[in-house]
Amino acid sequence: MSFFTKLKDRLAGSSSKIGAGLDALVGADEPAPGAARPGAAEPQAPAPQPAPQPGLLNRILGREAPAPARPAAPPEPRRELDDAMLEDLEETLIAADMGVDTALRVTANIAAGRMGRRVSASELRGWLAAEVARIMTPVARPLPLYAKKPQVVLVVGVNGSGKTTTIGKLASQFRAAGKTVIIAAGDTFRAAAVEQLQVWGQRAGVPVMTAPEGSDPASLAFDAMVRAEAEGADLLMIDTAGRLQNRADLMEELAKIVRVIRKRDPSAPHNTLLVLDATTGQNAVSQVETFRKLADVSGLVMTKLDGTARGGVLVALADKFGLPIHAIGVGEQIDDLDAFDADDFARALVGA
Ligand SMILES: Nc1nc2c(ncn2[C@@H]2O[C@H](COP(=O)(O)OP(=O)(O)OP(=O)(O)O)[C@@H](O)[C@H]2O)c(=O)[nH]1
Repeated sequence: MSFFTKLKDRLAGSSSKIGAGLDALVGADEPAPGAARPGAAEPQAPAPQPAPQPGLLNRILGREAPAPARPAAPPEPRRELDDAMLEDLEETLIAADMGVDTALRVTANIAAGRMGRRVSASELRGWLAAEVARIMTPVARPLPLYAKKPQVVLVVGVNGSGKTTTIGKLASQFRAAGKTVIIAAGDTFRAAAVEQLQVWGQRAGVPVMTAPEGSDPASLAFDAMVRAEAEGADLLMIDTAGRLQNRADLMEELAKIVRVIRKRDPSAPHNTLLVLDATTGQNAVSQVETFRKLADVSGLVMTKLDGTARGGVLVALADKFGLPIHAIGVGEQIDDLDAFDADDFARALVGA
């Protein structure tokens, strides 16, 4: 299955919410003649027609009989694009977690030059997909790879956002691309997080460096740097704790990791990835604000876009912060994480 097909499938929670919202706001005006209204009695299905028999010549030549003509689809309902409709559109986008500012901007752009026109839900879907793609295109950038060895990738984010899984998936994809990778299990306070990383490391064929429970993550990061340099590893991925409850401690912990790895390489870390969980909706916006204060975030990965109706939050993040979005996750398997593609995402999000 291509990643786009999977994305479309798994973003169904978000796209059906947006799709249903657009259908409802257009259908709220007046139905087109012959179009079914929600709640109205189903029209009688036409009696089945007997299949036409192929003629003698067609039978001799082995041709198929011509397909029976399909009954024409009823015309789509349309509604005049006016202020009331724009308000409904804004509400639909806000309900899909796009955030108020982004929803207002997107709505204004869709309205520009189209006020007074009678529009259908599919037209709206197309314009919305184009707007979303326009916002997302500048931030759709794969994780940059540098010639520098080891390239140090620091991975930050709140507990449960999908850091471990993302590191595992990225590590196995880099391995498959012929890169040598080392993982440092820097959340030394949570034995379960370390164990989970070890499982991912085994699956990916990547060594995972660990330290005794409760020990200093910075000293593990330093040892991991030394080993990665000695072995000539291409990438060192460092997991970190995500205890936002004690922000000052976490800030100090992250700053210390950065300080010690800079003793070995002043240009490290080369990437600081913030992993966000799509199911948290607008909360992801405040997580970006917080983590930008704690660390020099260079790019985002959004996980768990499957099984949520809140995928619109990624549009809000792109619009508000302009940080590169490197990858998105749509499931728990290794191949459920892929580079972020703006057009694919836009079409999948609105069901276009
Ligand atoms: N459905 C779905 N689940 C995911 C995805 N990414 C991660 N998960 C699941 O989310 C849960 C948390 O992921 P972890 O990778 O453990 O998150 P973490 O940030 O490392 O969390 P801690 O280890 O608790 O710090 C796990 O059960 C993962 O399998 C995704 O894209 N889709």
